Amino acid sequence: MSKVTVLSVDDIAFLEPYLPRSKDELPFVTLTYASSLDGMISLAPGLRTTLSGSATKSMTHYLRQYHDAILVGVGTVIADDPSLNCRYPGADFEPQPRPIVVDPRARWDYESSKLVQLSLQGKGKKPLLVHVAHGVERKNQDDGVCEHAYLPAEGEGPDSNSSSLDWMSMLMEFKRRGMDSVMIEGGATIISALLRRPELIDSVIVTLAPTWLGAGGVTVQPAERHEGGERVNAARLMGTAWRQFGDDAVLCGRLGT
Ligand SMILES: NC(=O)C1=CN([C@@H]2O[C@H](COP(=O)(O)OP(=O)(O)OC[C@H]3O[C@@H](n4cnc5c(N)ncnc54)[C@H](O)[C@@H]3O)[C@@H](O)[C@H]2O)C=CC1
Ligand SMILES: Nc1nc(O)c(N)c(N[C@@H]2O[C@H](COP(=O)(O)O)[C@@H](O)[C@H]2O)n1
Repeated sequence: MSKVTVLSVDDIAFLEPYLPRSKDELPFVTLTYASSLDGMISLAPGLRTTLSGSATKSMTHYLRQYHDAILVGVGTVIADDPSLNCRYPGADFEPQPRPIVVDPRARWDYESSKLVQLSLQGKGKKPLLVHVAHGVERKNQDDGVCEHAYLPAEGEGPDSNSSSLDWMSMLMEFKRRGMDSVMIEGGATIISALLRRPELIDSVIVTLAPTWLGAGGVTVQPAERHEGGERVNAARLMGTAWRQFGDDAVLCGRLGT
């Protein structure tokens, strides 16, 4: 496993314009992930896949220390059993981001997960799990190892069967809980959905690894978009900047609306 090392002064200067700034109503949202040249983020559903080299891994940990929270979907915690803490040299407990898992139907069995173990050992903050308000068995808001937030599903009445949570409501809830910045790391479903909500995303930082994962991989692909009856690009980065980190390229920008 590669070591997380300190970034160069030039790497840090490159990232600076994309770091969180204070916002009033909503948290600052950074969307960041590592992609192959064929637009994939893992070899197959459910398979943890390393795409970032040691320099871009260090970059991810550098970014984590500037965020109050790291958000992933339930597909990612089940596939990866991640740590989601900040291992950048010098990072202590206080810069640790809080892990957030979007798990609408409470299907993640988290008791023996790394996230819970790290939090119990004082090496990470207590995870926050986000569920739909109706149709799931409710736990205490704090069950000792995780906190649980129950939010109305989109288009919800008490009889609704929807599992879809509204991103604006989730972000407002995070802000209400004191989180001013959220780093969204994946997986494919979460990233693809957010690429269609450009107004909610403040920074995008994508690592491009010089490899093709091949057929059957998990692809980032936002839903198609139409304007005036015509098919148009689904999403686009503006104000882009590139830099090489080891063998990888890092592309930063902001989503156009
Ligand atoms: N290369 C990279 O940077 C990363 C790769 N990954 C990979 O991605 C793969 C996992 O991707 P996915 O299976 O797509 O899982 P995912 O992590 O995107 O989670 C998908 C699930 O999240 C929930 N969800 C998402 N949006 C929701 C919403 N608006 N409302 C309610 N629930 C919502 C749903 O239950 C959905 O099934 C894994 O193989 C993992 O290794 C994950 C993160 C980063
Ligand atoms: N930036 C990046 N590069 C990769 O190659 C990856 N596979 C990921 N995955 C994301 O990072 C999480 C793992 O974090 P820990 O090292 O366990 O703290 C994983 O769950 C994905 O969110 N990211």
